[in-house]
Amino acid sequence: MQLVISPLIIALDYADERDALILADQLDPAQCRVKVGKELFTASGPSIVERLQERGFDVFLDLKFHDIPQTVAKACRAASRLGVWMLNVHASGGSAMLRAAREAVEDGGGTRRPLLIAVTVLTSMDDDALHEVGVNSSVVEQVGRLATLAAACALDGLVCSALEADRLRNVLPELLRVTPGIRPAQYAEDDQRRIMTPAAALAAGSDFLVVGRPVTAAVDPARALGQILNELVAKPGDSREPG
Ligand SMILES: O=c1ccn([C@@H]2O[C@H](COP(=O)(O)O)[C@@H](O)[C@H]2O)c(=O)[nH]1
Repeated sequence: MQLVISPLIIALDYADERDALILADQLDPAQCRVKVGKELFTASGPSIVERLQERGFDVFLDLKFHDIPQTVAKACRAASRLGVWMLNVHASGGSAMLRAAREAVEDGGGTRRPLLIAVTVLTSMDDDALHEVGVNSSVVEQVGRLATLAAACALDGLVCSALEADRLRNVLPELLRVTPGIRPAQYAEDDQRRIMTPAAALAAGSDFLVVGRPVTAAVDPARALGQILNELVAKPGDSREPG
């Protein structure tokens, strides 16, 4: 088994398997894990997971299951059988759904039990976006509420932004903190709203940093990944988190 010491997870957000593998072949499985999300999995199916595993990558299957408990449990069992390293569900599906997912990965029939993590509040959302969908709490409060629920249901970790990582590290240290919304200094925010630089995110308590466009849209993705890794071993510098 590949020993990966890097906290980086590269989001392979591509429309087809071919483009995803072209990028994967420029990456080193010792330097990062990879994430297969809704676009790539819908286009390519389970074979993309197999192709990436053959190349030595740990795969995070980011399908964010959110449905009735039985449906989510069956989806989690199917994902476990693919041998993925990590998979996720939405914490807002509630405790019955989270417990069903947790039981499903326990006896999922894969070669190893995948890590099961819960999405709290998407990093594309700010307080206003949350209020728009009827949640009259701040992002920080809602992330805390859903994190407590995930912990009570024995999940392994959370998807949150790096802005919440420090607080979660203090109150729920047993949960892994997986943080998208990672943006090197000067890089565009895009559709992300809660962002932080790689070094600042690591210093703030992120266990794994999910990085997509800053690497995949780079002219030289391997170089972009190398620059982020260099930033992580250097002293945390510029951070883009608000005040
Ligand atoms: O709250 C969330 C949950 C998942 N994501 C996913 O992470 C990557 C981020 O890509 P970038 O190009 O670095 O913005 C993407 O696959 C999302 O689906 C997230 O951003 N926020």
